[in-house]
Amino acid sequence: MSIPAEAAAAIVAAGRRMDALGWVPATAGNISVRLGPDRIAITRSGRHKGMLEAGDVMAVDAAGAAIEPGARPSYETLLHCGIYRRFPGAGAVLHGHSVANTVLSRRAGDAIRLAGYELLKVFPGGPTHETAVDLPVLDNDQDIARLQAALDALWDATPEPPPGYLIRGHGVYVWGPGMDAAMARLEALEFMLLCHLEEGRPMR
Ligand SMILES: CSCCC(=O)C(=O)COP(=O)(O)O
Ligand SMILES: [Zn+2]
Repeated sequence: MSIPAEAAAAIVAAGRRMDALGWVPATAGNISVRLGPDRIAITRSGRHKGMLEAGDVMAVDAAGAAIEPGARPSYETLLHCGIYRRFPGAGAVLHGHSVANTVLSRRAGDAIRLAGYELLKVFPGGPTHETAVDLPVLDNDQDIARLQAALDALWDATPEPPPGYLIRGHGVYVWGPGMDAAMARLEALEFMLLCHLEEGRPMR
């Protein structure tokens, strides 16, 4: 299946931006866009996200199976599928490995409370800088299906989960209705995490 040019271009541009910001070292990170009810465009596994070309983007179905026989999507494809399945409004998903999200997730308990930041306004639901967002932190797991099951259990128990989560010692997942919104949320989140890190704040 050929990927619509604008979807591939959005993924390539997002990879370059995340790389420029130092959030996707080596071949870390993965990026996707929802193409339709049963189609997702996602980065192939093992590609450097700062050097992506349109051919580094491939299609999978809603269960994460490659449309093109033999093609190898991101190892973490099931986490993207889990987001699109749970949140019908999600149109793009970004995953990165920044220093801030890695260090803070290693220190944290099961959530990091972000409170009092002006940039919380970038998150949905109209929070003001006076509200708080509890960003979930899940233990890392190489069994991605099991990790997604832990996320589904968490989301089942959380009425309005924020559009992101951390995986301990690994990285962040953030989503939005489209790539621009997902990137804005990622940038806001990384900024707040960096502030947390600079302040040396205790974790929840
Ligand atoms: C070299 S980073 C280890 C794998 C990972 O966490 C990641 O984000 C990239 O995996 P992918 O299969 O999407 O390239
Ligand atoms: Zn990763």
